[in-house]
Amino acid sequence: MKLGFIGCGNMASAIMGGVIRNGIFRPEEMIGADSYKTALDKVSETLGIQVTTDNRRVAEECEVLVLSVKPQFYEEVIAQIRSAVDENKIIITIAPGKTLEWLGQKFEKPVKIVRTMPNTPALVGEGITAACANVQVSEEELAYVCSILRGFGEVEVIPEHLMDVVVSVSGSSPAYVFMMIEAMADAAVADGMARAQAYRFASQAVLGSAKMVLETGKHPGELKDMVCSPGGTTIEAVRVLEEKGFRSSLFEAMKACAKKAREM
Ligand SMILES: NC(=O)C1=CN([C@@H]2O[C@H](COP(=O)(O)OP(=O)(O)OC[C@H]3O[C@@H](n4cnc5c(N)ncnc54)[C@H](OP(=O)(O)O)[C@@H]3O)[C@@H](O)[C@H]2O)C=CC1
Ligand SMILES: O=C(O)[C@@H]1CCC=N1
Repeated sequence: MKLGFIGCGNMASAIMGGVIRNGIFRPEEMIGADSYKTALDKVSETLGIQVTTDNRRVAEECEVLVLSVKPQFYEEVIAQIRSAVDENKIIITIAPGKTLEWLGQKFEKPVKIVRTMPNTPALVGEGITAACANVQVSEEELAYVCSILRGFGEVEVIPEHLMDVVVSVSGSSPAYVFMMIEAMADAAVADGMARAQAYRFASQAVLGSAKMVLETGKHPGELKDMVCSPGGTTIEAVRVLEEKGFRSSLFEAMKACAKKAREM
């Protein structure tokens, strides 16, 4: 077994889907454990990977192990698998707040750990993942892990102190974007458009706008100004967004998000 997951919920299945779709690993090279049978049935049926309820089995059999349970279960899971993890295995973590130092203490011995923060767009190969590693991980090993992570989107190696910022700017931010798309579609429905069509228009506008930022290299403010015809419709929308605190809402939401990550 090459790649194992302990926890087969939303984020793990997004990663599994991306890794398989991009041919990084075959389903038969992957195994997932979960305490929730429905989650196991879902990944087994939809992705064809092996599944088990035995966390230790995954730790024993896999070269690379993703800890994909909620942060509050990390301590319990590490205690279960600790003796099955030797100096040759690589642990990938995806939980906010769980520092390399904390993780190293919980394993109670030197273990190779790569701390990451992915996001659910991994499912469609458009994720972005930040990664940092402890001293036990060599440059080659970090490059190998990054090649796995690159299977479901972009990857950047960053200093660990930025990891809480990454939670708010990319780990959690798909939720804010989905809320925006939902609200935009609601407004379009209120103005008479069919809901399915409204989701298509709103989503494509968001996708195209993100692509413009990435591909033109222009400042987002300049791109916004290009949409605002003098005396036109967009500047009216911008005026109301400013009045209702659109930017400030995002600013405060992301500060709260990063603060929560720091406290975990
Ligand atoms: N969702 C996201 O967008 C992102 C999530 N993450 C991180 O990914 C991790 C998983 O999050 P997410 O996928 O959303 O959570 P989910 O609840 O969807 O998945 C976690 C799964 O782990 C199971 N589980 C709980 N305890 C154990 C255990 N002791 N042994 C084995 N399995 C267990 C859960 O079962 P049960 O439901 O019964 O508890 C659940 O099926 C978290 O650390 C989260 O912070 C990181 C980036 C983005
Ligand atoms: O909500 C959470 O805690 C996780 C971390 C980033 C996205 N989801």
